[in-house]
Amino acid sequence: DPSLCPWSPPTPCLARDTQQESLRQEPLPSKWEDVGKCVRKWCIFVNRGFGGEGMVAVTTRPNLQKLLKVGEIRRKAASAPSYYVDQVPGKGLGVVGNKTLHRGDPVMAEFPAFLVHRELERSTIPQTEQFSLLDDALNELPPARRDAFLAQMGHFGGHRITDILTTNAFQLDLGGDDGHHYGSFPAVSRFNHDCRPNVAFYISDQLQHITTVVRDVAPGEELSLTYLDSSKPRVERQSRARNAWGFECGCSQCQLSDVASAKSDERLEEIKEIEKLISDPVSTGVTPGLLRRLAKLYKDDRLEVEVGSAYTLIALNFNMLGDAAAATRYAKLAEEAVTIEGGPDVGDAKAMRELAAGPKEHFTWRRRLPA
Ligand SMILES: C[S@@+](CC[C@H](N)C(=O)[O-])C[C@H]1O[C@@H](n2cnc3c(N)ncnc32)[C@H](O)[C@@H]1O
Repeated sequence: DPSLCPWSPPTPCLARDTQQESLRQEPLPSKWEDVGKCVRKWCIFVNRGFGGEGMVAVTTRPNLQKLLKVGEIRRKAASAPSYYVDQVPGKGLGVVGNKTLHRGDPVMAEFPAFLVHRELERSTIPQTEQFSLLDDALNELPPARRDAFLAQMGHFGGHRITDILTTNAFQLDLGGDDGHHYGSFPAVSRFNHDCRPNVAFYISDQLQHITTVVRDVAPGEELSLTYLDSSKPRVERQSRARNAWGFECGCSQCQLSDVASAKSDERLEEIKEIEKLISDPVSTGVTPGLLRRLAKLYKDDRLEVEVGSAYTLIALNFNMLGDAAAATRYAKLAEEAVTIEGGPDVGDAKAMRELAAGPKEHFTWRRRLPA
Protein backbone atom coordinates (compact mmCIF):
# COMPACT_ATOMS: atom_id res chain seq x y z
CA ASP A 1 0.00 0.00 0.00
CA PRO A 2 1.88 3.06 -1.25
CA SER A 3 0.04 5.41 1.13
CA LEU A 4 1.64 3.63 4.11
CA CYS A 5 5.07 3.93 2.73
CA PRO A 6 7.36 6.93 2.79
CA TRP A 7 9.60 5.25 0.27
CA SER A 8 8.91 5.49 -3.34
CA PRO A 9 6.86 5.69 -6.47
CA PRO A 10 4.14 3.08 -6.60
CA THR A 11 4.82 0.36 -9.11
CA PRO A 12 2.59 -2.40 -10.20
CA CYS A 13 3.59 -5.49 -8.26
CA LEU A 14 6.29 -7.19 -10.18
CA ALA A 15 4.93 -7.42 -13.65
CA ARG A 16 5.69 -10.35 -15.85
CA ASP A 17 8.75 -10.41 -18.00
CA THR A 18 8.77 -9.25 -21.56
CA GLN A 19 9.66 -10.25 -25.03
CA GLN A 20 9.73 -6.66 -26.20
CA GLU A 21 11.03 -6.62 -29.73
CA SER A 22 13.04 -3.51 -29.16
CA LEU A 23 15.01 -5.15 -26.37
CA ARG A 24 17.41 -7.97 -26.93
CA GLN A 25 18.25 -10.78 -24.56
CA GLU A 26 21.64 -11.76 -23.25
CA PRO A 27 22.65 -14.39 -20.74
CA LEU A 28 24.25 -13.00 -17.59
CA PRO A 29 27.07 -14.44 -15.58
CA SER A 30 25.99 -13.87 -12.01
CA LYS A 31 26.39 -15.36 -8.58
CA TRP A 32 24.99 -14.54 -5.16
CA GLU A 33 27.20 -14.42 -2.05
CA ASP A 34 26.19 -14.41 1.59
CA VAL A 35 28.26 -11.64 3.15
CA GLY A 36 27.77 -13.10 6.63
CA LYS A 37 26.36 -9.93 8.23
CA CYS A 38 22.87 -10.00 9.67
CA VAL A 39 20.66 -8.15 12.10
CA ARG A 40 18.00 -10.56 13.26
CA LYS A 41 16.52 -12.14 10.13
CA TRP A 42 17.87 -9.49 7.73
CA CYS A 43 21.17 -10.30 6.03
CA ILE A 44 23.36 -8.86 3.33
CA PHE A 45 23.61 -10.77 0.05
CA VAL A 46 25.57 -9.53 -2.91
CA ASN A 47 25.73 -10.49 -6.55
CA ARG A 48 28.54 -8.48 -8.06
CA GLY A 49 27.73 -9.60 -11.59
CA PHE A 50 23.96 -9.10 -11.51
CA GLY A 51 22.82 -7.08 -14.48
CA GLY A 52 26.47 -6.66 -15.45
CA GLU A 53 26.97 -4.00 -12.77
CA GLY A 54 26.16 -5.62 -9.45
CA MET A 55 23.37 -5.61 -6.92
CA VAL A 56 23.25 -5.90 -3.15
CA ALA A 57 20.21 -7.02 -1.16
CA VAL A 58 19.34 -6.56 2.49
CA THR A 59 16.68 -9.16 2.92
CA THR A 60 15.62 -12.44 4.51
CA ARG A 61 16.79 -15.92 3.52
CA PRO A 62 13.39 -16.92 2.07
CA ASN A 63 13.62 -13.85 -0.17
CA LEU A 64 17.17 -14.78 -1.19
CA GLN A 65 15.68 -18.05 -2.46
CA LYS A 66 13.38 -15.99 -4.67
CA LEU A 67 16.32 -13.93 -5.92
CA LEU A 68 18.19 -17.11 -6.81
CA LYS A 69 15.33 -18.00 -9.13
CA VAL A 70 15.35 -14.69 -10.97
CA GLY A 71 16.28 -15.51 -14.53
CA GLU A 72 19.68 -14.40 -15.67
CA ILE A 73 18.44 -12.63 -18.71
CA ARG A 74 19.27 -9.06 -19.50
CA ARG A 75 17.27 -6.96 -21.89
CA LYS A 76 19.15 -4.05 -23.27
CA ALA A 77 17.83 -1.05 -25.05
CA ALA A 78 18.92 -1.91 -28.57
CA SER A 79 19.98 1.50 -29.78
CA ALA A 80 22.16 4.31 -28.47
CA PRO A 81 20.69 6.29 -25.56
CA SER A 82 17.74 8.42 -26.55
CA TYR A 83 18.24 10.78 -23.61
CA TYR A 84 20.74 12.80 -21.63
CA VAL A 85 20.72 13.98 -18.02
CA ASP A 86 20.69 17.71 -17.39
CA GLN A 87 19.60 20.40 -14.94
CA VAL A 88 15.89 21.16 -15.20
CA PRO A 89 14.75 24.46 -13.70
CA GLY A 90 13.20 23.95 -10.28
CA LYS A 91 13.64 20.18 -10.25
CA GLY A 92 17.36 19.42 -9.96
CA LEU A 93 18.60 16.98 -12.57
CA GLY A 94 16.22 15.37 -15.02
CA VAL A 95 16.13 13.13 -18.09
CA VAL A 96 15.84 14.90 -21.44
CA GLY A 97 15.13 13.38 -24.86
CA ASN A 98 17.97 13.85 -27.35
CA LYS A 99 15.86 13.33 -30.49
CA THR A 100 12.27 13.03 -31.61
CA LEU A 101 10.73 10.07 -29.83
CA HIS A 102 7.51 8.23 -30.50
CA ARG A 103 5.10 6.08 -28.55
CA GLY A 104 6.65 2.65 -27.98
CA ASP A 105 10.29 3.81 -28.14
CA PRO A 106 12.40 2.26 -25.34
CA VAL A 107 14.26 4.64 -23.00
CA MET A 108 16.06 2.67 -20.27
CA ALA A 109 16.25 -0.93 -19.07
CA GLU A 110 18.00 -1.05 -15.70
CA PHE A 111 18.53 -3.56 -12.89
CA PRO A 112 18.46 -2.46 -9.24
CA ALA A 113 21.71 -1.62 -7.50
CA PHE A 114 20.24 -1.98 -4.03
CA LEU A 115 17.29 -3.99 -2.76
CA VAL A 116 15.95 -3.61 0.78
CA HIS A 117 13.21 -5.72 2.29
CA ARG A 118 10.34 -3.41 3.18
CA GLU A 119 9.80 -4.97 6.60
CA LEU A 120 13.25 -3.93 7.80
CA GLU A 121 12.20 -0.31 8.01
CA ARG A 122 9.01 -1.31 9.87
CA SER A 123 10.78 -3.55 12.36
CA THR A 124 11.67 -2.62 15.93
CA ILE A 125 15.39 -2.71 15.12
CA PRO A 126 16.85 0.62 16.27
CA GLN A 127 17.54 3.00 13.42
CA THR A 128 21.27 3.12 14.14
CA GLU A 129 21.49 -0.64 13.62
CA GLN A 130 19.43 -0.45 10.46
CA PHE A 131 21.65 2.32 9.14
CA SER A 132 24.86 0.43 9.82
CA LEU A 133 23.46 -2.68 8.09
CA LEU A 134 22.64 -0.54 5.04
CA ASP A 135 26.11 1.07 5.17
CA ASP A 136 27.78 -2.34 5.27
CA ALA A 137 25.64 -3.51 2.37
CA LEU A 138 26.57 -0.57 0.16
CA ASN A 139 30.25 -1.29 0.77
CA GLU A 140 29.81 -4.70 -0.85
CA LEU A 141 28.90 -3.21 -4.24
CA PRO A 142 31.55 -2.85 -6.95
CA PRO A 143 32.93 0.74 -6.71
CA ALA A 144 31.32 2.03 -9.92
CA ARG A 145 27.91 0.77 -8.84
CA ARG A 146 28.37 2.19 -5.35
CA ASP A 147 29.30 5.57 -6.82
CA ALA A 148 26.24 5.49 -9.08
CA PHE A 149 24.08 4.76 -6.06
CA LEU A 150 25.62 7.58 -4.03
CA ALA A 151 25.31 10.06 -6.89
CA GLN A 152 21.52 9.94 -6.58
CA MET A 153 19.68 12.87 -5.09
CA GLY A 154 18.70 12.85 -1.43
CA HIS A 155 15.86 15.27 -0.80
CA PHE A 156 15.42 15.08 2.96
CA GLY A 157 18.88 14.84 4.52
CA GLY A 158 19.80 12.53 7.39
CA HIS A 159 21.29 9.07 6.86
CA ARG A 160 22.54 9.14 3.28
CA ILE A 161 21.43 5.70 2.06
CA THR A 162 18.01 6.00 3.66
CA ASP A 163 17.57 9.48 2.20
CA ILE A 164 18.50 8.20 -1.27
CA LEU A 165 16.07 5.30 -0.94
CA THR A 166 13.30 7.57 0.32
CA THR A 167 13.80 9.98 -2.55
CA ASN A 168 14.32 7.49 -5.37
CA ALA A 169 13.40 3.87 -4.68
CA PHE A 170 10.60 1.95 -6.35
CA GLN A 171 8.53 -0.72 -4.70
CA LEU A 172 8.87 -4.16 -6.14
CA ASP A 173 7.49 -7.51 -5.14
CA LEU A 174 9.46 -10.74 -5.31
CA GLY A 175 6.21 -12.64 -4.75
CA GLY A 176 4.91 -14.75 -1.88
CA ASP A 177 3.60 -13.31 1.39
CA ASP A 178 6.65 -11.36 2.25
CA GLY A 179 8.18 -10.28 -1.03
CA HIS A 180 7.87 -6.48 -0.81
CA HIS A 181 11.13 -4.63 -1.33
CA TYR A 182 12.42 -1.21 -2.18
CA GLY A 183 14.62 -1.17 -5.24
CA SER A 184 17.04 1.56 -6.21
CA PHE A 185 17.76 2.08 -9.90
CA PRO A 186 20.41 4.81 -10.16
CA ALA A 187 19.85 5.78 -13.80
CA VAL A 188 16.06 5.63 -13.61
CA SER A 189 16.17 7.80 -10.50
CA ARG A 190 16.89 10.87 -12.63
CA PHE A 191 13.36 10.93 -14.01
CA ASN A 192 11.33 13.72 -12.47
CA HIS A 193 7.63 13.45 -11.84
CA ASP A 194 4.80 14.67 -14.05
CA CYS A 195 1.14 13.85 -13.42
CA ARG A 196 0.81 13.46 -17.20
CA PRO A 197 4.13 11.74 -17.92
CA ASN A 198 5.45 10.93 -21.37
CA VAL A 199 7.13 7.71 -20.22
CA ALA A 200 5.58 4.54 -18.72
CA PHE A 201 7.44 2.00 -16.62
CA TYR A 202 7.17 -1.46 -15.15
CA ILE A 203 9.55 -3.82 -13.37
CA SER A 204 9.95 -7.19 -15.06
CA ASP A 205 10.22 -10.61 -13.41
CA GLN A 206 13.95 -10.28 -14.03
CA LEU A 207 13.83 -7.16 -11.82
CA GLN A 208 14.56 -4.94 -14.77
CA HIS A 209 13.02 -1.49 -14.73
CA ILE A 210 11.71 -0.88 -18.24
CA THR A 211 10.77 2.61 -19.45
CA THR A 212 8.93 3.31 -22.71
CA VAL A 213 7.80 6.55 -24.36
CA VAL A 214 3.98 6.93 -24.45
CA ARG A 215 3.53 10.00 -26.65
CA ASP A 216 5.59 11.99 -29.11
CA VAL A 217 8.50 13.86 -27.55
CA ALA A 218 10.43 16.68 -29.21
CA PRO A 219 14.25 16.83 -28.99
CA GLY A 220 15.19 18.66 -25.77
CA GLU A 221 11.87 17.92 -24.08
CA GLU A 222 12.02 16.49 -20.56
CA LEU A 223 11.09 12.83 -20.12
CA SER A 224 9.00 12.15 -17.04
CA LEU A 225 7.39 9.37 -15.01
CA THR A 226 4.51 9.59 -12.62
CA TYR A 227 5.38 8.85 -8.99
CA LEU A 228 1.77 8.65 -7.94
CA ASP A 229 -1.74 7.77 -9.02
CA SER A 230 -2.29 10.13 -11.93
CA SER A 231 -6.03 9.53 -11.93
CA LYS A 232 -6.51 11.32 -8.60
CA PRO A 233 -7.76 14.94 -8.52
CA ARG A 234 -5.15 17.73 -8.52
CA VAL A 235 -5.39 18.50 -4.80
CA GLU A 236 -4.72 14.86 -3.86
CA ARG A 237 -1.84 14.51 -6.32
CA GLN A 238 -0.21 17.68 -5.03
CA SER A 239 -0.49 16.63 -1.41
CA ARG A 240 1.01 13.21 -2.20
CA ALA A 241 3.98 14.84 -4.01
CA ARG A 242 4.48 17.22 -1.08
CA ASN A 243 4.23 14.56 1.64
CA ALA A 244 6.12 11.70 0.00
CA TRP A 245 8.82 13.52 -2.00
CA GLY A 246 8.86 17.02 -0.59
CA PHE A 247 8.14 19.01 -3.72
CA GLU A 248 5.30 21.24 -4.83
CA CYS A 249 4.06 19.63 -8.01
CA GLY A 250 4.20 22.26 -10.71
CA CYS A 251 3.83 19.73 -13.52
CA SER A 252 2.03 20.46 -16.76
CA GLN A 253 -1.28 19.24 -15.39
CA CYS A 254 -1.02 20.86 -11.96
CA GLN A 255 -0.24 24.23 -13.58
CA LEU A 256 -3.54 24.34 -15.45
CA SER A 257 -5.85 27.23 -14.60
CA ASP A 258 -8.42 26.46 -11.91
CA VAL A 259 -11.11 26.21 -14.57
CA ALA A 260 -9.10 23.82 -16.75
CA SER A 261 -8.04 21.81 -13.71
CA ALA A 262 -11.65 21.45 -12.53
CA LYS A 263 -12.51 20.22 -16.02
CA SER A 264 -9.72 17.66 -15.81
CA ASP A 265 -10.96 16.46 -12.41
CA GLU A 266 -14.45 16.11 -13.92
CA ARG A 267 -13.03 14.03 -16.75
CA LEU A 268 -11.34 11.75 -14.22
CA GLU A 269 -14.67 11.32 -12.43
CA GLU A 270 -16.46 10.56 -15.67
CA ILE A 271 -13.77 8.03 -16.61
CA LYS A 272 -14.38 6.19 -13.34
CA GLU A 273 -18.16 6.18 -13.87
CA ILE A 274 -17.98 4.88 -17.43
CA GLU A 275 -15.41 2.23 -16.51
CA LYS A 276 -17.60 1.03 -13.66
CA LEU A 277 -20.61 0.78 -15.96
CA ILE A 278 -18.87 -1.04 -18.80
CA SER A 279 -17.01 -3.42 -16.44
CA ASP A 280 -20.33 -4.94 -15.44
CA PRO A 281 -21.45 -7.56 -17.98
CA VAL A 282 -25.12 -7.00 -17.16
CA SER A 283 -25.11 -3.20 -17.31
CA THR A 284 -27.65 -1.61 -19.58
CA GLY A 285 -26.92 1.61 -21.41
CA VAL A 286 -23.54 0.64 -22.90
CA THR A 287 -23.42 2.22 -26.35
CA PRO A 288 -20.71 2.67 -29.00
CA GLY A 289 -20.86 6.40 -28.28
CA LEU A 290 -20.08 5.83 -24.62
CA LEU A 291 -17.08 3.66 -25.50
CA ARG A 292 -15.72 6.30 -27.88
CA ARG A 293 -16.33 8.91 -25.21
CA LEU A 294 -14.14 6.96 -22.78
CA ALA A 295 -11.28 6.82 -25.29
CA LYS A 296 -11.67 10.56 -25.89
CA LEU A 297 -11.57 11.37 -22.16
CA TYR A 298 -8.20 9.63 -21.83
CA LYS A 299 -6.91 11.49 -24.86
CA ASP A 300 -8.22 14.88 -23.74
CA ASP A 301 -6.71 14.40 -20.30
CA ARG A 302 -3.37 13.22 -21.79
CA LEU A 303 -3.43 9.98 -19.81
CA GLU A 304 -1.59 7.96 -22.45
CA VAL A 305 0.50 6.42 -19.67
CA GLU A 306 -2.37 4.35 -18.28
CA VAL A 307 -4.79 3.80 -21.11
CA GLY A 308 -4.23 0.01 -21.33
CA SER A 309 -7.07 -1.17 -19.12
CA ALA A 310 -9.50 1.34 -20.67
CA TYR A 311 -8.69 0.16 -24.22
CA THR A 312 -9.10 -3.43 -23.00
CA LEU A 313 -12.58 -2.65 -21.67
CA ILE A 314 -13.49 -0.74 -24.82
CA ALA A 315 -12.38 -3.64 -27.05
CA LEU A 316 -14.33 -6.19 -25.03
CA ASN A 317 -17.44 -3.98 -25.01
CA PHE A 318 -17.37 -3.34 -28.75
CA ASN A 319 -17.24 -7.09 -29.15
CA MET A 320 -20.15 -7.51 -26.75
CA LEU A 321 -22.05 -5.03 -28.91
CA GLY A 322 -21.28 -7.08 -32.02
CA ASP A 323 -18.89 -4.59 -33.71
CA ALA A 324 -16.01 -6.83 -34.78
CA ALA A 325 -14.09 -4.10 -36.61
CA ALA A 326 -14.05 -1.72 -33.63
CA ALA A 327 -13.32 -4.59 -31.24
CA THR A 328 -10.30 -5.59 -33.32
CA ARG A 329 -9.05 -2.03 -33.60
CA TYR A 330 -9.24 -1.40 -29.85
CA ALA A 331 -7.86 -4.86 -29.02
CA LYS A 332 -4.73 -3.95 -30.99
CA LEU A 333 -4.47 -0.60 -29.22
CA ALA A 334 -5.03 -2.36 -25.88
CA GLU A 335 -2.35 -4.95 -26.57
CA GLU A 336 0.15 -2.24 -27.41
CA ALA A 337 -0.76 -0.18 -24.33
CA VAL A 338 -0.73 -3.00 -21.77
CA THR A 339 2.59 -4.19 -23.19
CA ILE A 340 4.09 -0.72 -22.73
CA GLU A 341 2.62 -0.52 -19.22
CA GLY A 342 3.35 -4.04 -18.00
CA GLY A 343 5.22 -6.10 -20.59
CA PRO A 344 3.94 -8.41 -23.33
CA ASP A 345 3.36 -11.34 -20.99
CA VAL A 346 0.74 -9.67 -18.82
CA GLY A 347 -2.59 -11.46 -18.99
CA ASP A 348 -4.41 -8.69 -20.81
CA ALA A 349 -1.84 -8.60 -23.62
CA LYS A 350 -2.50 -12.25 -24.38
CA ALA A 351 -6.27 -11.79 -24.05
CA MET A 352 -6.21 -8.85 -26.47
CA ARG A 353 -4.10 -10.77 -29.01
CA GLU A 354 -6.75 -13.48 -28.91
CA LEU A 355 -9.62 -11.02 -29.29
CA ALA A 356 -7.95 -9.27 -32.23
CA ALA A 357 -7.30 -12.62 -33.92
CA GLY A 358 -10.92 -13.76 -33.79
CA PRO A 359 -13.54 -11.42 -32.38
CA LYS A 360 -16.49 -13.55 -33.45
CA GLU A 361 -15.02 -16.65 -31.80
CA HIS A 362 -14.37 -14.77 -28.59
CA PHE A 363 -16.66 -15.55 -25.64
CA THR A 364 -17.72 -11.89 -25.46
CA TRP A 365 -19.12 -11.78 -29.01
CA ARG A 366 -22.57 -10.10 -28.98
CA ARG A 367 -22.83 -10.72 -25.24
CA ARG A 368 -24.72 -7.48 -24.63
CA LEU A 369 -27.22 -8.11 -27.43
CA PRO A 370 -30.49 -10.02 -27.14
CA ALA A 371 -30.09 -13.68 -28.12
C1 LIG B 1 13.72 10.55 -8.11
S1 LIG B 1 14.38 12.16 -7.89
C2 LIG B 1 14.33 12.81 -9.50
C3 LIG B 1 15.66 13.32 -9.99
C4 LIG B 1 16.21 14.48 -9.24
N1 LIG B 1 15.64 15.73 -9.73
C5 LIG B 1 17.72 14.54 -9.29
O1 LIG B 1 18.28 15.64 -9.34
O2 LIG B 1 18.36 13.49 -9.23
C6 LIG B 1 13.03 12.88 -7.00
C7 LIG B 1 13.27 14.29 -6.53
O3 LIG B 1 13.36 15.16 -7.65
C8 LIG B 1 12.63 16.36 -7.41
N2 LIG B 1 11.47 16.39 -8.32
C9 LIG B 1 10.96 15.37 -9.02
N3 LIG B 1 9.92 15.75 -9.76
C10 LIG B 1 9.73 17.05 -9.52
C11 LIG B 1 8.79 18.02 -9.98
N4 LIG B 1 7.81 17.71 -10.83
N5 LIG B 1 8.90 19.28 -9.51
C12 LIG B 1 9.89 19.61 -8.63
N6 LIG B 1 10.80 18.73 -8.15
C13 LIG B 1 10.73 17.47 -8.59
C14 LIG B 1 12.20 16.31 -5.97
O4 LIG B 1 13.20 16.91 -5.20
C15 LIG B 1 12.14 14.83 -5.68
O5 LIG B 1 12.29 14.54 -4.30
